[in-house]
Amino acid sequence: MATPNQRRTKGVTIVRPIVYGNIATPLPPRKTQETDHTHKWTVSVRGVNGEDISYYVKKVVFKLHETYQNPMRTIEQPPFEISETGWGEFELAIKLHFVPESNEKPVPLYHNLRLHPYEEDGTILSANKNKPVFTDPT
Ligand SMILES: O=C(Nc1ccc(C(=O)N2CC(c3nccs3)C2)s1)[C@@H]1CCCN1
Repeated sequence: MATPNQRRTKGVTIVRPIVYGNIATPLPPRKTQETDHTHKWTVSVRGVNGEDISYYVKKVVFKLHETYQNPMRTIEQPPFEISETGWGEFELAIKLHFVPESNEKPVPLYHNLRLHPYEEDGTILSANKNKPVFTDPT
C-alpha cells in the first residue's frame, strides 16, 4: 500500500498565488481616550481577485503581539481575517494550514502591520503577495 508521500506526482509544480496584508482606519478621537488605541485594523489572507482558497486552505493561524488577549487566533473558514484595534505597528506571524488530502506542511508567512500612511479616504492597505508552491503534489 503506497503511503501518501509515495503517491506524489513527480515533476509537477502547483502554484497558488495568495494576497495577505492589512487595512487600517483611524478611530474617532473619543474612542482613543478610552483605550489609547488609535486605529482599527484587519489583517487577512485571500486568494488573488477574491478567489476562494478554502478548497486547499483548511485554516489560518494569526499570531498577534503577545500584549493582545489570546494572541493566537485560528480562523477555520473564509474570510481568513482578524480585526482588532491598537496603537502601533508590529510583525504578525501567519501560518497557512492545508487540507489533509494535500499532505502539505503548513506554510509560515510574516506581515508587518502598517497603520500609516493613510490613503485619501483614511484607510491604508499594506499588502504582500506570496505564491505557496507545491512540488510533486499528491
Ligand atoms: O507598536 C508596537 N508594538 C505594539 C505592540 C502591540 C500594540 C498594540 O497596538 N496593542 C497591544 C494592544 C493592547 N493594548 C492594551 C491591551 S492589549 C493594542 S503596538 C511597536 C513598538 C513601537 C513601534 N512598533
